[in-house]
Formats: sequence, structure tokens, C-alpha cells
Amino acid sequence: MKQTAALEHDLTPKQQEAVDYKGEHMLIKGIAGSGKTTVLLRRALKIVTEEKGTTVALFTYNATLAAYAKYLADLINPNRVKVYTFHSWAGQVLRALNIRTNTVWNSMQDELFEKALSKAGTGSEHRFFKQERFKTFLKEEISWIKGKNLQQRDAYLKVERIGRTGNVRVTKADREKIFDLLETYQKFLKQENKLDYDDYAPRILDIQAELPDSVKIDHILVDEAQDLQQAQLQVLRIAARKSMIVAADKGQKIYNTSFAWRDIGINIQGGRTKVLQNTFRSTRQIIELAHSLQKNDPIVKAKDEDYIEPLYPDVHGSKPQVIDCGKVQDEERMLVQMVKALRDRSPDRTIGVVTRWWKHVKRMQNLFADADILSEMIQKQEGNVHTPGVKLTTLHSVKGLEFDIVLVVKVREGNIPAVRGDEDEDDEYIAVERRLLYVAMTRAKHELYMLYSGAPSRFIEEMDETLFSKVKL
Ligand SMILES: Nc1ncnc2c1ncn2[C@@H]1O[C@H](COP(=O)(O)OP(=O)(O)OP(=O)(O)O)[C@@H](O)[C@H]1O
Repeated sequence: MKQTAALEHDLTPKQQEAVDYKGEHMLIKGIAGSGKTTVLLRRALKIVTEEKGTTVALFTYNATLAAYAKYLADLINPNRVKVYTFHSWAGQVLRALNIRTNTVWNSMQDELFEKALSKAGTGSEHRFFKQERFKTFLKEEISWIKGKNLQQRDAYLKVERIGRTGNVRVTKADREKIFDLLETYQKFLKQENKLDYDDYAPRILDIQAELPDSVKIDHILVDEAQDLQQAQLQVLRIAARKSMIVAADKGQKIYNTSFAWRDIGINIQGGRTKVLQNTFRSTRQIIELAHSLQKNDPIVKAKDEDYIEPLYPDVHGSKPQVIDCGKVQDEERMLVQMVKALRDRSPDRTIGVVTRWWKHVKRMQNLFADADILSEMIQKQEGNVHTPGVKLTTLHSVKGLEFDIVLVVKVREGNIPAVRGDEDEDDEYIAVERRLLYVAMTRAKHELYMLYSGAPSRFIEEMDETLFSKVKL
């Protein structure tokens, strides 16, 4: 019965209002654990119950969250509520339109990018082509341009680069060079008969007037919309026949996207925006600590209109712990001991172990296996978040999920924030790294532990130290 809890508990009046809303567009803004996914699923349930023959789809931002939501959606009605990531659906659309979907893998994309950099930079003394440290910036800029569907040079030269206010100053002449690079990269992709993932939405927008009715969906629900690109949301808006409802939390934004709702063509003025401020997932102690970290986020400091202040929950639990393990080997030993003890104490609970990189996840899985601890990796369709036991995943993949107990490991400098390697550690980069930790912390329902060895993450230093217990091995 535990699994169906999300579909059965009473809703607050605010949540119920969002479920019952009758209009074409709605934005649900809410903090971590405020019930955004729950409201979307309940709305799906209501639609399939009340409207015979209509189609409903929930879009989540990655495959891991899609698997999590599909599990819940199948409890509603496996045939009526579809769950997609943008790319899983857009790939089907492109194939239905006979548009190639041979997509480059990371390594090939890097290779083509390097080739384009060298070709576009031939004979140029421009710093972008001469200095290694701009590579990550240039890749992100190209992804941003495609995400905004800026296909014409002129449009890019004129656009306000919202969300791209990093340390790299970009003049008009610099933009010309960036666009040269983009065009060269696109030419190389075409020669290989490939596209990259950022091309899916612009390709569909190219033929939007001819989008066949067969690929459209009556009601589209979008979760974690803050991390979708503008072009992707525009495509979904066009594909929605009757309604498009989006849920978003800017405080959890971990990707390089920027858009205004009006650019997407959805009207969220006045009563079309519902705000959820109560949080149901975690104890007060967890939310207070996570919020003390979040207070350092530039969007909080700037009083961004899309930021929602949490209301602390009444449910209390133990104080989160921050454990200084000394050396790396000691951290791993401590982790194994703790996970074993927690599992033996609470065999019916989900225990999420979250770390930065997949290589760490794999290493931990081996350590657990050596200690006879059964663990599951949560990645895309792999693993089940809803069943008790030890689950391993990364800071990026944990978004949208939840566990009874969470251990965030290797919370040290160099790891979170990760070293970027191109000296461009601007405020936005650090803000995203901070949000990754905030997201991981707010996955915990009852207990939260953070472990580190070596120098603690600067984010631990940012938290209010009265809100966690310090443990030193
Ligand atoms: N009204 C409610 N009463 C009790 N529990 C609730 C209520 N609303 C939501 N929950 C529970 O709170 C938890 C968080 O809900 P949900 O995942 O929908 O939040 P969310 O806003 O999507 O979170 P996030 O943005 O952090 O992923 C879930 O376990 C859900 O079942």
C-alpha cells in the first residue's frame, strides 16, 4: 500500500485547486517536497477518470525521474497516462516525420566540437580559439543558443543573454565568433548525418505548422520545467491540444536554461499561477538546514519573483549530521558501517546514498557488495526507488526522487562544487553546484547525513551550524 500513498493522501486546498483548475495554462510553483509531482499525477488521474478518450502525458526532465513517475502513473492507469522525457517523445515525433534522429554520443560530440573549434579558429588570434579555458563556456553557449532556438545570426547578435551572466565577457565581435563556431559545428554534424540532443526541439519548431495531429496530446503536464529549454517548452506548448500545466521550482534549477513564460506562449498571469509553500516530504530539521544553505543562492538574495520561501513543516525528526571522516579510506569505511547499521535498524526503509559521479557510485556498489550489503543503482530505468533497501545514485539523477534516509557522501571541496577545469567558476556555476546539494538534501524524508573527508565543501561552511550535529571520527 505504501507505493500508492502519493495517490491517496488528502490534498491541501491549494493543491486541490491546482488539480481542479479548468484553464488552458497553469504554472505550479512550489518548493522541494511541496507536492508538485503529486498534483500533476492527481490531475492526470482526474482527467482519465472524467474525460473518456482524451490523451494525457506527463513529461519529466530525465529518464530516472520518468521511471519513478511511470511507476506511479501505472498505478493510475497504465494505458492512459503516458510518461516521457522530452527526448523520448521528441525522438518519436521526428521519426514519425521522417527526420533523422541519429544522435551523437558524448565522445563524438566532443570530437566534432574540437574539429569545429580548430576549423573556425583557423588564422584567428581570438582568445576563444587560442585558450583552452573557454571550451566549456563555448559548449554551454552553443547549447544555450540552440535551447533558445536562435537559428539566425542576427537573432543571436541582438538577444539579451539572460542566464549567461558568467565571468566571460561577450562583446558583439565575440558573438560573431561564437556563431561562426556554431555554424561550423552544425556543418560537421550534417556531414556525419547526425544531430545532437539540443537539435531535437529546433528541428520540430522548424516544421511546427505541419506537426501532425497524431503526435499531439490533449493534456500535457510538465514536471521540473525549470530545467527544460525554452525551445523544448515551446514544442510542448504547440503539441498540447487542450491544456499545458507546468510545475517548476527555480530553487532547484541545475541546468543552463533561461526563458520567460511569455516566450513559451503560455499565460500564467494572476490565477493561472498556484504557489505551494508547505513541504510534506521532509522533517522540519531537514528543511531548516537545507533552507539555511539555500539562503546563499543568488536568486534568494535577489528576491527573484520565481523563488518561493518555504514554510517549515510541523513534523519533527533528528538533527541532520555532518560527519568529518578524516581520510578517504575512513570515509568509505564509515559509510559501509553506517549503511549496514541503518539497514539492520530499518529494514523497511529506503536508504539513498548520493554522490557526485557515477564512478563513485560504482565504487560504493563494490564496497557494499564486499560487505554483503545488497544495493541497487538508480539510473534511468534501472533500480526501483519505491522498494525498501539501499539505493545508489548521483546528485544529478536524484532530482525529483525521495528516500526515507539520505546519505550524501564526499561532500568535500573539489567534488561539490566540482572543479570545472576552465577557471570559469562564476557565481552562476557555484549557484548550480549549491542547488545540486540542496536538491540532494531535500530528498530525505526522515534522516539526513552528510559525510566528507579532507576539506569540507564550502557549502557545509555556508549552512547554519546550529542546525546540524558535527561528528568527527
Ligand atoms: N497534502 C499532502 N499530504 C501528505 N503528503 C503529501 C501531500 N502532498 C504531497 N505529499 C507527499 O510529499 C512528498 C513530496 O511530494 P512531491 O514529490 O509531489 O513534491 P515535489 O514538489 O514534486 O518535490 P520536488 O520538487 O522536491 O521533487 C511525497 O511523498 C508526497 O506523497
